Amino acid sequence: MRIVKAAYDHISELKRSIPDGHGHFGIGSSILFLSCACLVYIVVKAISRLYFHPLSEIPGPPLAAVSRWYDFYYNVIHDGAYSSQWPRLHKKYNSPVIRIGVNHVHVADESLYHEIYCSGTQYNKDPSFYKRLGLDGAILTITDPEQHRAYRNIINSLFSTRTTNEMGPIMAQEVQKVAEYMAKKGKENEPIIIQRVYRSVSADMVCELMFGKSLNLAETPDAYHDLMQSVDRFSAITWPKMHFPVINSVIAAFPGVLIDTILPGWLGYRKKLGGWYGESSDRCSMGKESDKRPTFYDLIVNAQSKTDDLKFDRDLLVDDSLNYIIAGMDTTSYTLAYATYYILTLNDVKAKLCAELDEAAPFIRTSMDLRKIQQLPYLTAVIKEALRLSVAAPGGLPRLVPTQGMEIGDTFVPGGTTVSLSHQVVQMSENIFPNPDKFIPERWLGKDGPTLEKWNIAFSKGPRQCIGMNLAYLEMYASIAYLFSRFEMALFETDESSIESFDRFAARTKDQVKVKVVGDRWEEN
Ligand code: HEM
Repeated sequence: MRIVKAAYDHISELKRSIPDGHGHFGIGSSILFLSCACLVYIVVKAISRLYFHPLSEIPGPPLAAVSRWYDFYYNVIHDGAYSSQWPRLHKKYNSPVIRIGVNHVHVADESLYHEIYCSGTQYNKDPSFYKRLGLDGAILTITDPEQHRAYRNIINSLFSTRTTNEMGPIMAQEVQKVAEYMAKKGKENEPIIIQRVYRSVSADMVCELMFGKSLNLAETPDAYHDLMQSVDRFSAITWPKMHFPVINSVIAAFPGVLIDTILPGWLGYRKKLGGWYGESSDRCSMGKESDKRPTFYDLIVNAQSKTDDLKFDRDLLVDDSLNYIIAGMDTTSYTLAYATYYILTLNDVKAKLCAELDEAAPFIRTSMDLRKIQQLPYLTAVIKEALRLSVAAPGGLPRLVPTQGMEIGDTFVPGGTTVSLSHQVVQMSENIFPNPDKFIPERWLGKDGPTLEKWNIAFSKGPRQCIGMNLAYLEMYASIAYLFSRFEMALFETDESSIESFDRFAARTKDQVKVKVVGDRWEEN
């Protein structure tokens, strides 16, 4: 800054000393001086970050150590490709810890996972990453542990095992509804974009759980609903937004007509949720209790009315609740798409799964008993393996090293450093999961199964563990049990390249998994 200030003073001095009519020479020399000053500033900054920074001993790409442009190149130009480079960089620099940003290290040592992501952790979410996601104050982006605990304590009961299990009958109806659609498509020999079916069901179910109401996307389950189009467009600017957070403010300032064009249906969904918020708020101000299970907004509005310490902004809450729907919609459907792909590609997996489901027919076909379904061992192993291999959260999930610092082998990482340990490190670890790129449900069964459980980390661990985990499990059990018990399916225009994924904070597949229903197993029996 001192250099820039010196340049500014120099220009002012020159301006004062240049006689009229000779300004062009003076301005030229000033621009030159300013450019040199900037260059010197950049070089000095780069040298200090490379050689005099507390992380300068940690190996890594020099450009990543001096600026955000290395990240920009992979994440913006190559759409979310940075996290997929980390395994290569660990190999290249032959180190379990590498410097992937100016103040950011990545650790490829699974033994440290439970130190960073565990209950009572002192490693808090890094604001320099999460605040850039936009929607400051949303549950995902809150970085202050106290504020997060206060928010989560209010709504935890809604996402508990008990409450999600009570959703069993609604879940069953939803799957049965889409199964009728799939049966019809099968008779017409029409393909089904099953990943979209899963998306529709997941969005409806989050809404049912949070508000006791459905978005009714599963009425036309494989349509490209406006909500999905908007989410896909938002997702496409994830990395530009992370680099230029001003984009969030620009979008927020767009007039309604423009938002409606760019993000179809978005305002309609906000309006709908805003209406539901209004109902809760009215109920609370009239001192009335809901005759049904309290909704997400009921819990928050009521908690807020009892204390002055809690302040939730209405618009932020509405946007945040849309985020829950999106978070649930895309991650669950992504994992289910993986499961579907592998079951339909691997004959032995399909045979074992169907044999188990055939035996379980009494509690799948007539009345779906999800408690019993959730105890089926092979189905459970298939779900865990799909969660593992799909790596739904492939990025860093960056945390701040607590003040006392962190030991990584012989390397000391000082407090305040951003540290990431990508889920890829654990979920694709050769030590924990031999042949990690193979879909092998059996690894979760037998004598080694229980010890592997601690590495079932797809939903993360600790206070920031996924709040929708129980619901996601319910959806995955119900969908796979019912659809694979009933239908003989074949992949349609889908191969390994379709499920190739990339990192947009949550992973996304390059294409959508599609199937054809080639037989109704229940009709034949
Ligand atoms: C297979 C399905 C899912 C996977 C693999 C998954 C994974 C994750 C992971 C890894 C995190 C931690 C993110 C971080 O540390 O920054 C997370 C957080 C979160 N997830 Fe999920 N998720 C899934 C389904 C759902 C569902 C169905 C919902 C809807 C209710 C949901 C809502 C959220 C929310 C709101 C957070 C932030 C929680 C907090 O910070 O307290 N997720 N999820």
